[in-house]
Amino acid sequence: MIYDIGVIGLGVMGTNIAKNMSRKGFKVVTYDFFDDVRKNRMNELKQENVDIAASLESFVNDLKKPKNILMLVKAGEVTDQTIEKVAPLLERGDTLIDGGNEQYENTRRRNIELTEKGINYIGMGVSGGEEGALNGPSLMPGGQKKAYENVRNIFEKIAAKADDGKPCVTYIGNDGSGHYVKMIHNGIEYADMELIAESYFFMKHALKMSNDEMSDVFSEWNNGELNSYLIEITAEILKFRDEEGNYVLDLILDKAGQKGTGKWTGIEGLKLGIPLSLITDSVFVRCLSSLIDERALISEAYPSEMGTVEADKEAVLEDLKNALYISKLMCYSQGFRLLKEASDIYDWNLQLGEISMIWRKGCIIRAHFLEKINQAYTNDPGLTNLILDDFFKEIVTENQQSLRNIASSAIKNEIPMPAFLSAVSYFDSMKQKRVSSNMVQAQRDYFGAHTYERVDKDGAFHTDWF
Ligand SMILES: NC(=O)C1=CN([C@@H]2O[C@H](COP(=O)(O)OP(=O)(O)OC[C@H]3O[C@@H](n4cnc5c(N)ncnc54)[C@H](OP(=O)(O)O)[C@@H]3O)[C@@H](O)[C@H]2O)C=CC1
Ligand SMILES: O=C(CO)[C@H](O)[C@H](O)COP(=O)(O)O
Repeated sequence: MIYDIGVIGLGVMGTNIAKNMSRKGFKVVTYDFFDDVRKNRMNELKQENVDIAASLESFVNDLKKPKNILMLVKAGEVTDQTIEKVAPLLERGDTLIDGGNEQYENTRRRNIELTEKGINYIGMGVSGGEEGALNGPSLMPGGQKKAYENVRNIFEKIAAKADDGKPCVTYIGNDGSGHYVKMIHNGIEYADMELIAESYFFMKHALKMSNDEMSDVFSEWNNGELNSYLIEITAEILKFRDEEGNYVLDLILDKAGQKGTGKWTGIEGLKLGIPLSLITDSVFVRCLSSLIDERALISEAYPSEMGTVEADKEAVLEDLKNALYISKLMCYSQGFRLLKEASDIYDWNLQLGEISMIWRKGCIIRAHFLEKINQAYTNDPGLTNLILDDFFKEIVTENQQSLRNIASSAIKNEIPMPAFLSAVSYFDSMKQKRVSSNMVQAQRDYFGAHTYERVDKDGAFHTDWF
């Protein structure tokens, strides 16, 4: 048999994407370096008309030319080791595709190394987890465009479809751009999740709401402008009970894990000098959550007095909903601002509107709201910051008081809501023509003769302060 595509790595993602491809009518062969994994997956994949090759050589030999291989293995060293084994078996014009959550610098490096051998290299962000991989993920491929054209049909068929029927995949740009876009997707995912978690915490402590009441509120929010996968699953999680009738959420240790993509996004914001406070704060909250013993000590030293908000509950919930909406917008405005900067610096020509469109379905941050982001970039493809768009400007203007109400209530009642506070600080700073940094410049010049620029004339100036 001659196969349309090969998939290496029979973990959850590789197995499910292979099944998805087969269900869409493609002939798929798979391979895993571990004998026991190939054996364990045999029956499951056979039922789906997916073959497992007995050796790496036969896996590669039986592929249609030019050969296309999708790797879904652990990012980093394992991907390098996989390339080392597979690349010698490929010919000029063949394409290796990495679907893992890889750092874009690694993808750029591999793209250069393999291009020298005549092999194309596509770094493709894949989102949607196990279920998305099977039924339709959002795909973010970057690399040689001509190589993408060879696999475009396969990826358009397996990708999630938005309500207008469009597949949630588009060619992103050169070298590491696909993995970069996935990294930003995950950074936004971190902040989106954190804002929802803080909303839950506020309802639980400031409003003393039960899990079922909170679940109902999130379900209701999911019917409006906040409609999104993350809000939907939050409503489900809140009311979910185990066999003994306990709420599972209440039994989960408050220690958040992380695999690195949020941290990479924060580092990239620092590298390019773009404020990404909501995303970095969300990464730091995960770090802080892991300091369980230290938090226990500090909570004994400073007993917590989280207060209850006595105002009209419905009005407070309305404020919370509005505050969540504009904080989410601040988070997206930061993420897209970084994409814009990276597009210029790395010469990727990223189509920000199209990127928002492929996140409408299939991925973790899928949301109704993304259509509005596309509209903003359609109206003005050079838009500097999303909050300058007319539609979003109206939302921010209308809802900013709600954000201030929730942020001050959080501070007054000792309820930790760092992402919400970050949103209000970002907004208040960005809307000042003049911020406090003239003082920082004066201090730098005072102690280190670092010089400063002036508001009234060009040049670098130094004052003899002593
Ligand atoms: N799970 C998710 O929701 C998502 C995951 N991703 C990314 O997709 C990629 C695959 O993820 P996923 O399927 O969840 O991961 P798994 O851990 O389930 O599978 C990873 C694959 O890598 C292989 N592997 C691990 N260590 C080695 C090694 N030392 N040598 C050779 N092969 C090795 C595994 O083989 P074996 O089975 O033998 O251990 C498996 O085939 C990752 O980069 C992940 O970040 C992207 C989007 C979502
Ligand atoms: O890529 C994903 C979804 O888009 C993964 O679910 C991601 O790995 C989750 O990241 P983390 O474990 O750091 O929360």
